[in-house]
Amino acid sequence: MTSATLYSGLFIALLSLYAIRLYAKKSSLPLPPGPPALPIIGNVHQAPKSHPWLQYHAWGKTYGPVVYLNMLGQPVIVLGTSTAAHDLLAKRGATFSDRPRFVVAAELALKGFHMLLRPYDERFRLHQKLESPVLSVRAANAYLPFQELETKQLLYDLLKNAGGNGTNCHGYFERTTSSIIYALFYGFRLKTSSDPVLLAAHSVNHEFDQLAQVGKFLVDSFPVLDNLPGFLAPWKAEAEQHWGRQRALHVGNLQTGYKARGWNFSKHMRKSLDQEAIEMSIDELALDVGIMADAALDASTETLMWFVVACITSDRGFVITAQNCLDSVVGCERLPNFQDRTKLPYIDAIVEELLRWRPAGAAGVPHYTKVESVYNGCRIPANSVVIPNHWSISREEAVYGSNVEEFEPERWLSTESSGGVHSTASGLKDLPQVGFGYGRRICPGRHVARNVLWISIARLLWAFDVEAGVSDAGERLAVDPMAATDGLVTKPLPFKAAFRPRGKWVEDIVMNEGDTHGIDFAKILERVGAEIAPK
Ligand code: HEM
Repeated sequence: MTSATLYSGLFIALLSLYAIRLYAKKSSLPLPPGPPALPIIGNVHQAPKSHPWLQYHAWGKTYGPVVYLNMLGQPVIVLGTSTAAHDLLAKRGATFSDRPRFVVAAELALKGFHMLLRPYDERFRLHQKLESPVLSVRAANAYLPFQELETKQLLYDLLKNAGGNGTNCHGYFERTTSSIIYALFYGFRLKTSSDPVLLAAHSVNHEFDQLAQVGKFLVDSFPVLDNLPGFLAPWKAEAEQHWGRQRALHVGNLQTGYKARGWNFSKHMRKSLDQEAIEMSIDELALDVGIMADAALDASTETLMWFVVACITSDRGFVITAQNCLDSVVGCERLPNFQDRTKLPYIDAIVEELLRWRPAGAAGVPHYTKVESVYNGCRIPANSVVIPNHWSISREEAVYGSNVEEFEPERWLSTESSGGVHSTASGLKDLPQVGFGYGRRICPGRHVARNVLWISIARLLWAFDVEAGVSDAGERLAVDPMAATDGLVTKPLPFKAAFRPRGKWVEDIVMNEGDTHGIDFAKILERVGAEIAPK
């Protein structure tokens, strides 16, 4: 058979599949509203080329909280309010917790082991069960001493290296968040953001992002093409090469974790498998731990970068309020720590406002449903991709007030705690929290993430007057608070910032106790292990 005959045969098969899909028996209910579609291609010609959350938001304003798009026969549902996201993705979690298929990136290149892209099946639930003891609220609390140690180091690094002029703070934030993750996951810390392990992870992730690009491989839209032999399917060899690199990175890190001193996730999860006599290959376990680590890195670092951008908005009003709170609760003789948290709801309000104002995954992570459902009198077709558009959800005026574009932590505070200093844990209003997704696929690392954001922000505000948009020579440079990268994680465009110590007392305390690399951190990890061991 020639390749021309093969391709024409396939083309006819695809057209028939499309026709079957189109005319298959459907309920008579209407689809949700959406922009007018063309025959066959649907809304493909209107698909946003970049920053899709902005176009989804504009469509939401015209068509309402549930928007229907037809992408070449693929139904896509965009959710624009927290009610719709909760109703479908959380309350109907049994149905709406799958992921769209990525044949090349997830199935061929990652052998189905990518936690974020795994289908919602029994094996996925086994991985969730395995991860949950190390990511629970209780476990996250056990990691607090380690997060205090690493953020002390962050202040020291900034004070020692940044000076009063503009510096590229991204590397310092990235070192902090990555070192916390690698220590907990694999038992080693990082001294700088150019550590070879982190650079290797960046390089593998960059390559994976290319493979996962929507529209890059025809086989992702028409999985039937995966039956072609290798010489007609060049993506197979590309995927196999990528698998070699993913495997080397994650299995290498897992083995480092096994050998490291002290407790860590790798050892804990291996032990759980042994205790429960669960069969799992080293590749599958290494990919679980490794992809979880990858998922943890960028979003926390970029949320801290957005915090620095926020510091130049609202005439810095929130900075002054936060520093007044910190001065009154903590004073000038020690660093803020987690024990201060119940008295500092204003810092929690800053964290929630950051996640709302600039959700690190602005377009959310797509879910998928294999079965047809009905919502608000409309039909959600089987095999729909369902996108919780964080950008719209975080801008609901009926929920957050009319000034949604402003960075205003006060919107999270109850009247009782509006002074920002509070003596109980009930400091925040019951507004819907945004940024970590929904239902059974909600981010399992959210407790760890919120804690690292809290302690980093409390300490940065206690120590420094932070100013984004400052050159090496100290001149003011404009930073556009709306300018962001495209992609799964939404990052501010590169800028430099100044970190000016608020007083001599900052330098005394930070220079005295901030260099932590000589500390035996394996002992801290041992204590963590003892705390989260099953009682
Ligand atoms: C500010 C920091 C973070 C943000 C904004 C964030 C956000 C998200 C979002 C939006 C999702 C998809 C949820 C959905 O599909 O509905 C997700 C999934 C995930 N996150 Fe996070 N995340 C953060 C930090 C972390 C950390 C620290 C960890 C681990 C320690 C982590 C591990 C994961 C994993 C394993 C998934 C996949 C869950 C699944 O598909 O079932 N994340 N995250």
